[in-house]
Amino acid sequence: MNLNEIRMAARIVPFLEHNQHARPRLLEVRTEAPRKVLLWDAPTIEWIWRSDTTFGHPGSRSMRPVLGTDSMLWLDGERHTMYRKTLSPFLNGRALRGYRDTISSITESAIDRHWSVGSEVPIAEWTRGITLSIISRVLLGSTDSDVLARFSEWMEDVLGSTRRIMMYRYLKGGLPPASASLDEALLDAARAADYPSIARVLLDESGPLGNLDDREVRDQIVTLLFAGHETTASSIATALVLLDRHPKVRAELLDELDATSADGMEGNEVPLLQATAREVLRLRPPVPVAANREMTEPGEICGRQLPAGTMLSPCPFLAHREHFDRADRFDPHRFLGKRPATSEFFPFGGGKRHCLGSQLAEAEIRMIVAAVLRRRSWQCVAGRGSTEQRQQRVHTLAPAPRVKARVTGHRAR
Ligand code: HEM
Repeated sequence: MNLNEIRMAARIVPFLEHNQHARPRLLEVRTEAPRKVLLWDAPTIEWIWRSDTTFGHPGSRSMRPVLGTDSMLWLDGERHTMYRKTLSPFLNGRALRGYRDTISSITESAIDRHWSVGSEVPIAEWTRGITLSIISRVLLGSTDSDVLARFSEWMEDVLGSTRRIMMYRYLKGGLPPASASLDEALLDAARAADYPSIARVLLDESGPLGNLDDREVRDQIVTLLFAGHETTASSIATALVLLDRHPKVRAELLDELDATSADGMEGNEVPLLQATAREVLRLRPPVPVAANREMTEPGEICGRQLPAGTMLSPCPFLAHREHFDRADRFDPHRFLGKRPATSEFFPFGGGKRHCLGSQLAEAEIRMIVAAVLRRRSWQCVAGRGSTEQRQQRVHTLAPAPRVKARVTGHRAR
């Protein structure tokens, strides 16, 4: 095992920061097969997105036992295209706007329940609760709190402690799958799903995906519940921490929100909020290493000869610090009226695997941050530690569990 691989698995942020200025912009993190390199050189990233069909997409070895062998994340070819075609209409355009009331009512009731003045809200856990309920509605048409509680408990077991993750990965041969009874409960929830929902399409034998067996349905349900809540929650929680640390930006955002009744579903109605969401994704990408692309032929990458089978991993964490002026500053204005190149800013990956839920995620970030800003004032606390502390949850980063929002006041709506 390569030392870099262990360093990255144990403490990814210091590891990446330490290597920020490495040249060429290529960092070898696994030397035995499958070899793996992180990349953040813009022309190389652009080439990867452009040539995506020529790569294999094996996904994450660590997450395979969790999400299941049939997860769409590691399908390729026709089958993968069919999944994207089938699911995309549920996560974009008119369907996306149809989730406005769902996002708003789940958020408002979560604020009413947990943000009373004087209380300390564990931000990352709180946002995970909201985003899990939202994706459950999109997927299953409902929010069965018992099943979601069991799902969250399992996720905490899988992702909630770096020491446990290291033990599962390197001593026990992989992260723990769900219990058979949780799998069954998720399948039951899918079978009980209302129309229209993603679950109904997965179960429709005459639909575009044909007759899926229970395992394949289960794998997509778990994949979408996981991919659809963990990273979005992390971004919202991070936004609340950063806004606490940057009162000027928070004041400007409040001015923008006070001058409009827009709820944030449409980014162009709240340009500074939209820019803030993007700046959060730039400075603290929830998935710091975004993708795995497997070379099918040997080739030269960033001046290094690499064999077929090498895993190329575009790294937003490093790219987002490389290609922006004064990159370590939180400055949403840099995104006002600008869209950077997808080779320089790629929190959602790219190419033909670009995140299917990016529009839903950005809408959730804007709407939930807007709702909290409009209704409460808060100050972040973290015991004696820094509110910047982050927790590494396998491939994602989120504010540490000890980071809390102390609610300091109500604002009139
Ligand atoms: C801030 C929130 C999110 C971030 C940062 C994020 C990030 C990513 C990244 C980096 C990938 C891999 C892309 C690649 O390989 O090039 C991905 C894939 C994916 N994401 Fe997201 N994601 C977010 C939210 C969501 C949401 C809300 C959903 C909703 C279901 C979702 C569903 C998916 C799916 C299905 C894929 C697999 C796409 C494919 O393989 O074709 N994500 N996401």
